[in-house]
Amino acid sequence: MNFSSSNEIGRLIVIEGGDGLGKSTQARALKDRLESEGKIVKEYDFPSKSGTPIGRLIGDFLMGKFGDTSPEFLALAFATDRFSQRKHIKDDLEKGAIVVCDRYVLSNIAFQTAKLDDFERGKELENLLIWLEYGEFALPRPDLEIVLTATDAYYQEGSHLLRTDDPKRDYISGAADIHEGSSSLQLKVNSYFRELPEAVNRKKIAIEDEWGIRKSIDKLHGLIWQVLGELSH
Ligand SMILES: Nc1ncnc2c1ncn2[C@@H]1O[C@H](COP(=O)(O)OP(=O)(O)OP(=O)(O)O)[C@@H](O)[C@H]1O
Ligand SMILES: Cc1cn([C@H]2C[C@H](O)[C@@H](COP(=O)(O)O)O2)c(=O)[nH]c1=O
Repeated sequence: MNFSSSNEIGRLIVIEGGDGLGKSTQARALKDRLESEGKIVKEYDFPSKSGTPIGRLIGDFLMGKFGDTSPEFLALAFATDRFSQRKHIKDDLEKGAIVVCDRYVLSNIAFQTAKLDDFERGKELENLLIWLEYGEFALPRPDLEIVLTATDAYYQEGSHLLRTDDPKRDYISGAADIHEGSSSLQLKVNSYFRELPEAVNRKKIAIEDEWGIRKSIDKLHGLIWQVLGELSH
């Protein structure tokens, strides 16, 4: 893995996108593939699901325990959760590991600004999060953001809610959380990701083919692997 990086030795790869698009599945497949090639890989999943106090607080919010919460203040909780893992991520990168994150800063911007109808307020929140998370908190910047996208129909049909049992969802008791339960939020977030410009280190991958049929797990993994290959040349 030799694509250019702002990180010293390791590489930070982030899988992003709306809820229930297969991010965790792809993060795991990528980790397995990289490990089978002899790489050291560390995986992080945000918000933290390992029972940290801040991860539990966020889980409580997602379960609806706090009712309406201002997007600005909620975004600070997600940012603090990531900050709590910063040292571990930095250490992993310094040791040369490939760090694969299931969600990162972009999720905070996408979900929390999507709740704001006022465009200017959304822009202010986006700028605040970039300043806070990459500036003040000095989180490492991703070397590659893979953004999964879907059609509106995917969310209108509730496909994001169909899932097999996932032990990582224990922090919200496996139930659909308040983000997942809001189809208007999901549609806004999904269109945010769909409209996001691509860049050298940001690639979008549609989870459905041109006929609206969901691509297989292996097919999507192949597309992600191809992106990594293209960046390495
Ligand atoms: N390409 C695919 N085709 C069919 N089912 C899939 C595919 N990818 C993942 N799934 C299934 O969809 C469900 C959601 O997948 P996953 O947990 O990976 O999504 P996610 O984007 O990480 O979800 P969340 O946003 O809630 O964290 C799981 O039951 C998973 O097995
Ligand atoms: C990291 C992060 C996440 N969110 C949102 C995105 C989801 O709706 C939930 C929980 O994430 P999961 O991967 O589905 O468990 O939280 C957010 O708003 N801000 C963030 O930084």
